[in-house]
Amino acid sequence: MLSLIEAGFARPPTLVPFSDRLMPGELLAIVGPNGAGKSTLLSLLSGFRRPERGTVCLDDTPLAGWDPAALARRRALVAQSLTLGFDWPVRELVALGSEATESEVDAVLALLDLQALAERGALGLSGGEAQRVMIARALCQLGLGRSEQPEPGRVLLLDEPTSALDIGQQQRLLRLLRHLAQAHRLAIACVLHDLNLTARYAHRVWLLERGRRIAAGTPAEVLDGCTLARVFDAELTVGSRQGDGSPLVLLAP
Ligand SMILES: Nc1ncnc2c1ncn2[C@@H]1O[C@H](COP(=O)(O)OP(=O)(O)OP(=O)(O)O)[C@@H](O)[C@H]1O
Repeated sequence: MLSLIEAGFARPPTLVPFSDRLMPGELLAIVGPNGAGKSTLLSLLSGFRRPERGTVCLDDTPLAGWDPAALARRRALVAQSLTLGFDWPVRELVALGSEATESEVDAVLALLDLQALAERGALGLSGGEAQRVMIARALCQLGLGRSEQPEPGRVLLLDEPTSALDIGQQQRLLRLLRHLAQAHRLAIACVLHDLNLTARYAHRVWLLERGRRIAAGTPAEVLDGCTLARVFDAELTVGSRQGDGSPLVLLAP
């Protein structure tokens, strides 16, 4: 279990300290306008930046106290962009840094529908293909390709994983993440700009504004029309989706 205990940053980029947990089995969406602090929060949750206030613990141990190799098996971060100094074949890139066998890599490639690209060089991939490869690599790092149940209590953090994906790929990815969270008791936190994807697939939402988490709860609780219009400085209405009643955000013309 990943816990924030009054954790935040006093110096820019600032993050007002707060406490909460990433729950196993849950897909959490982190939303907010540009510059609100979403990536900053992911750097805190992942341990890439140490909090200047409070603590972030995995189980009961602060992230800084974890052995790096053990931590890498328990939490993975998918950053916004892929920077490569070498044209790795996709298969090797996905396995990089993990001890995954060939069949485990194949299983992860199949989850992201990447088998046809396995032998291709990563530098030649389209933006959306590269994004899926980065996600596959994180899943491999967490042991998701293994047939036996991998270590419990793993955490997957993704920064705008749908930004380069077409709508079909967005749907498949969000369905996959939701399935993985529930089937493998993974805790997943995902920065999303698309509030309708958030409403449709997230179990819980954190809304950030100017370095402060201002709301947390189910999509129906957080995605309130007045709040969203103010925070995003946008003309919009929030309706209710036929069927499941989840929020539906509509921009005014
Ligand atoms: N090293 C830094 N020093 C000072 N300010 C920074 C630094 N890095 C980021 N910031 C600022 O902190 C704020 C939060 O940045 P962050 O990248 O977390 O926002 P975000 O919510 O992820 O935005 P976006 O939706 O545009 O990706 C921004 O205003 C950014 O300009």
